[in-house]
Parts: sequence; C-alpha cells; structure tokens
Amino acid sequence: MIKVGVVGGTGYTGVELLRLLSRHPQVELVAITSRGEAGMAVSDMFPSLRGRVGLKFVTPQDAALDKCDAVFFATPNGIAMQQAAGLVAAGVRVIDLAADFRISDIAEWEKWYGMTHAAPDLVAEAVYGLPETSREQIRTARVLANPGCYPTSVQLGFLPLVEAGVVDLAHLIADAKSGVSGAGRKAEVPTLFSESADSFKAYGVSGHRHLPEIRQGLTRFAGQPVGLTFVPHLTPMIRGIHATLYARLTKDVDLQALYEQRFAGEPFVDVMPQGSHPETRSVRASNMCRIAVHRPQGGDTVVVLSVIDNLVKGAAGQAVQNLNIMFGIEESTALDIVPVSP
Ligand SMILES: NC(=O)C1=CN([C@@H]2O[C@H](COP(=O)(O)OP(=O)(O)OC[C@H]3O[C@@H](n4cnc5c(N)ncnc54)[C@H](OP(=O)(O)O)[C@@H]3O)[C@@H](O)[C@H]2O)C=CC1
Ligand SMILES: CC(=O)N[C@@H](CCC(=O)OP(=O)(O)O)C(=O)O
Repeated sequence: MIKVGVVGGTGYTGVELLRLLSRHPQVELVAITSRGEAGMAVSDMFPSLRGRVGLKFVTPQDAALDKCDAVFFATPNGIAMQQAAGLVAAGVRVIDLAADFRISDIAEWEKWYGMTHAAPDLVAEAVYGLPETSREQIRTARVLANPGCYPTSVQLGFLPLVEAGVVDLAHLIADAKSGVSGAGRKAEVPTLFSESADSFKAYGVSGHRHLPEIRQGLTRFAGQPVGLTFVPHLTPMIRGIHATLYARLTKDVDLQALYEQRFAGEPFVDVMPQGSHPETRSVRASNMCRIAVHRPQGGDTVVVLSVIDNLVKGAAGQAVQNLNIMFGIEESTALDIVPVSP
C-alpha cells in the first residue's frame, strides 16, 4: 500500500482528495492535517466520508509526513515550497495542488504570486503534471506541480491546434467561467451567497495569475512564444469550468479528426461529436474533460468548448491521476466515476 498524507484536509480540494483516495485500493491514508481542527474526526466535519475515512485531523507539525510515500499539499500558494525539500530528502514524493512549482521562471512566479520563492532548485526539477502532455516525465517525478483549474481546461482545449501549428499563435483568446468553489472554502465577501448567487462577472482582465501558467504551457506545445488573452469569469454555480477558446485558422484542416486523433486513448479527455455543446454538469464530480470543436459558418475562426470540474480534473482528480502514473498504477484507478447529473 502507498502511505499517503494530505496537508489541508479541511479545504475543498482537500476533501475532494479524501473522497477519491478513500476508494483507492492501493492507497492508505495515514495523515490528514488541519491547523485549527486537530483532534476532530474527519468524518465529523465531512459526514459524506463516514465509514470511509476513520482518521482525525492532526496539525501539520504532528503529521509525521516524512513517513509517507506521497504527500499532497491542498494548501494556499507558498506552503508546499517551504516543506518540499525536507520531504524529498526523506524519500517522499510531493504533489502540490497549489502553484508553487508550476512556473519555471522564478522571477515571473515571484512577480505574479507576490512572494520570494523558498525552493527555486526544486522548481527546476519539478514536473508539470498535465498527463496528456507529460506522462513519461510524471512517472519519475519527485515533485509534481499539479496544474491549475483554468490552465487545465484552456491548455487541453488549445493543445491539438497549437501542437499542429494550424492557428495564428499570436492572437489566442480564452474566455473562461468558473464556479464559486474555485475560490476555495475560506470565508471571503465575493463568494458569499448574496454576492455571487445571482450575478455574473469577469475579473482579472488586466492580468490573472493563471495567464503566465497557460502561456508557458502553450509556448511549450508550440515550440515558440504565443500571444494569449485570458479572461476569467465567476459564474453562479458551485462546481465547473467552461472555457470558450477562439483562434484564427491559418491552415485548412479537418478539426474534428485532429482532435479525435490527438486525444485517442486518453482516458480523461472526451472529444464530443461534431456540433456538440458540452455542459459543465456532464463532468460534475468526475475527472473528465469534454471538448467540442466548432468552425462557425465555415469561416476562419475556430471555437473550442472545454469543460471540466474544477475540483476534480482541475485539482484533486488530476492529482490522483498523477499519483497513479508516478507509482505505476493503472491511471484511472479510483477515478472511474460517472458524472452526477442533473
Ligand atoms: N478550488 C479549486 O477549484 C482549485 C484550487 N487549487 C489550489 O489548491 C489549493 C487549495 O485550494 P482549496 O482547497 O480551494 O482551498 P481552501 O481554502 O478550501 O483550503 C485550504 C486548506 O489549506 C489549509 N491551510 C491553509 N493555510 C495553511 C498553512 N499555512 N499550513 C497548512 N495548511 C494550511 C487549510 O486548513 P486549515 O486552515 O484547517 O489548516 C485548508 O484545509 C490552493 O493552492 C488553490 O489555489 C487548484 C485548482 C483548483
Ligand atoms: C473562481 C476563482 O476564484 N478561481 C480562482 C482560481 C482557482 C485556484 O484556486 O487557483 P489555482 O488553480 O492557481 O490553484 C481564482 O481566480 O483565483
């Protein structure tokens, strides 16, 4: 059994990790942390886990994380980078759901995240865990940077076009909408019910911290710099991201065939039939990304629709997928979930 610790077990991605890991046949959960709720049974806080998780929360200091085989950090940005070196030295493989190891340019990371990086050497060796592009590197990763939620939906949606070099790489546009759970469980005014439940807004138009992450990924796929406009929106639903992506075609290609071929055999990317409009509820609570590709009126603009559950393929599910790859386990173990609908 793989001994697993979860740092940040009281948050939304943390409890989602517990939901998935509690049904993983090769994982033994040995430590789940909370600074404020240490001593409380996990299933008292989350009755959905009654009969599934028998542990109590412990403080991060008492968690004996160095005895684990793998530790997930479901914590705010800037936490994993302080502890990863010690864990790696103890032979523990680290999977960070936050952004500490996602951006390889340290100055760029420090600019967007507003702090000094505590472990730049580990950034250099960390693997960006988008399985559809980096499966081989993920297998041996000691530090795994789990992609962000918006970056997962946008990168998967653009991947076939950008890799094939069939669009104008200088003018890519990603218009993405997220459910409110994307902001986490902590109390904040913008995510109060009365602030967000009956309204819709864009934010971060002048620059969101996921912009450099998405740009870095697309630049790697293209082998050259790309120009990207990324506009996130907060939408009144709990889970889900719907990304609408726009690009100008520079070559006449069979888009449906391009997408179907690129994602053939991918367990968690579903290229839908031509003309489809994927809905976020069709991926709810599952690790699936559903994609549809359109060419409205036969013109030169490609429109790609990409939907994920931000807490699953956008966070905890992708992290478990990466754990499976890292430990040589069948990739969909614990992730074979039929989405909840309605
Ligand atoms: N929500 C989403 O859709 C996505 C989130 N992410 C990323 O995943 C991470 C977690 O997000 P989310 O679950 O939404 O956040 P939450 O705010 O819901 O949870 C954060 C968790 O971190 C713990 N925590 C906070 N500060 C510390 C600290 N200094 N040391 C140890 N533990 C701490 C909290 O536990 P306690 O206070 O009990 O100790 C809590 O369990 C973030 O980095 C986020 O950016 C990534 C993709 C999608
Ligand atoms: C709706 C909402 O607020 N979403 C968050 C992004 C989700 C997240 O937690 O960011 P990481 O993927 O970088 O970890 C935001 O825009 O800040």
